[in-house]
Amino acid sequence: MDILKTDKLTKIYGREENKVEALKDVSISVEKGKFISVIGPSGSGKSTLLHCMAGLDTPTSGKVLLNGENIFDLSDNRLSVLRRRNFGFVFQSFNLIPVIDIYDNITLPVSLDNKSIDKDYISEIIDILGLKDKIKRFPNELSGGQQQRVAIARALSNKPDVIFADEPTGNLDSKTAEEVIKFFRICVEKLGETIVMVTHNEEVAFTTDICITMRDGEILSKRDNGERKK
Ligand SMILES: Nc1ncnc2c1ncn2[C@@H]1O[C@H](COP(=O)(O)OP(=O)(O)OP(=O)(O)O)[C@@H](O)[C@H]1O
Repeated sequence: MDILKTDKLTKIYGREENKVEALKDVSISVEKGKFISVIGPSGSGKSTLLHCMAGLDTPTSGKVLLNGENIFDLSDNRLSVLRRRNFGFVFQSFNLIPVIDIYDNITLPVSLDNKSIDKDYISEIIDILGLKDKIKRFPNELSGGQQQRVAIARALSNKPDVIFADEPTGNLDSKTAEEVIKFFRICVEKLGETIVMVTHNEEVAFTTDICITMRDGEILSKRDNGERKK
């Protein structure tokens, strides 16, 4: 089942001689429960695509359909609620809140939504991400890899439809990067999550289910890695 689709997504920055067509009529579909990577040279439109799909940026034209509904038909308020409830985010620079402990960082999206915390589910994701002995610590007491695992747990806390990750291993050494990717994989296998990840790392992209290659604002190829990833 396709959970997310883009329909002729176009994004133009600037005007006249400064005009940049960052996305040109991009139509792709994201199947539920898949780990998808987006690769391509610098400036090919990867981050613009991810930001538009996640409703963080508005396309010049085209649609982003979540479960069949165009997210850009929503008011700004409804869109920000949708982002908080239906999407999870993991960025290159962890973006944890330094003054609250790890448990409160993980549950922040739920608290922001004034919802009660599903303690069993939160314990499960803390367990899956190997963070049980860290929940009373503060972000600056953790290594980069551990902080990124907290960011993944935070992204999972609202049981999102899709997790968007923009260069999540960009600040990590290769061994730690591999470990973080392994945790993303576990989220897909154990929790049935859907992940869309931008990466520069071809080796990392090779381990995902589907690899989308971008060039000059267009999709050059969509490759199913099938059994090769294992
Ligand atoms: N806010 C902006 N204003 C003007 N041009 C922009 C803006 N954001 C991106 N662009 C341009 O749009 C194009 C696509 O940029 P984008 O950041 O999506 O590429 P990318 O593939 O993610 O690159 P990188 O791998 O370097 O992060 C580039 O030519 C970039 O210069």
